[in-house]
Amino acid sequence: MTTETSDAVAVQDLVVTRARRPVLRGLSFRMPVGSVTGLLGPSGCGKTTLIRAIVGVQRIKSGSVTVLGLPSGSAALRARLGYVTQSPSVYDDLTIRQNVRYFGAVYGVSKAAVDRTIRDVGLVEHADRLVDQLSGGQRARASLACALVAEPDLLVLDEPTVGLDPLLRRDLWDHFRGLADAGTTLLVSSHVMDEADRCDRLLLLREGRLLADQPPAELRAVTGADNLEAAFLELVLATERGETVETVTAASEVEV
Ligand SMILES: Nc1ncnc2c1ncn2[C@@H]1O[C@H](COP(=O)(O)OP(=O)(O)OP(=O)(O)O)[C@@H](O)[C@H]1O
Repeated sequence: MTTETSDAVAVQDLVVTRARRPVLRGLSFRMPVGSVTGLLGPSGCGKTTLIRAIVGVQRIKSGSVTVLGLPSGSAALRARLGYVTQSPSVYDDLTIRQNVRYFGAVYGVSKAAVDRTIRDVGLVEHADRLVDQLSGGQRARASLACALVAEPDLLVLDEPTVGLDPLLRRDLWDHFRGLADAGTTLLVSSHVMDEADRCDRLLLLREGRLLADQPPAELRAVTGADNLEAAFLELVLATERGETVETVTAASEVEV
């Protein structure tokens, strides 16, 4: 597999061990620019480890991870990459607006951009409240706003919708789609399947291996399952039976 300029991320034969145990066991895939990729799989399968490798904070044993044409972790990527971890990383003793303004100031963004971002994550009414007075879902959205405000080229979101009600989740996914349409590439991890249909491509990870790398509709078609939960289970069972299922579609074959 070669890296193409249309790839925001290209991962080749990636192997990662943690505490001497293999966690990622030889992954290869690509994420086209302007696509939304869902990273799915059971707890402990390696999603966060893969995300860490892409954002450049994970030591890798072998293979390569190329992000926006540069090796992951390159200093030049810092301003081009937004990463929202599972635990919200915002300052408790500042308001939402102060937090977003602070992260925005690092990249020289305007006050209007700060206000727009707060609106995009549905926090206008709470903008001047201290973060330590917010609910879990509000904190998560404040953290998301801090990553969005700099308008990164690649946005990596680790379980961004945990604890959010269905309406907010729908609004956020609409926003993610809008960002992708404008050229941002998104990687969104989750261990729930119901949001996966909003993605252009899905990476299904199990025990450090890719079980599938293709659009949701194709995944349902090749497994004969009518929902992604069932498709995932069918893939697991087929793998255990030693069967081969056609679950990789080259990124270049998929229109985004
Ligand atoms: N700091 C660490 N040191 C050693 N092993 C770790 C460390 N963090 C995670 N692991 C192990 O690496 C494996 C993958 O963990 P990872 O956090 O990547 O999974 P995940 O798919 O993101 O899980 P979850 O959905 O529960 O967040 C697990 O077996 C986990 O126990």
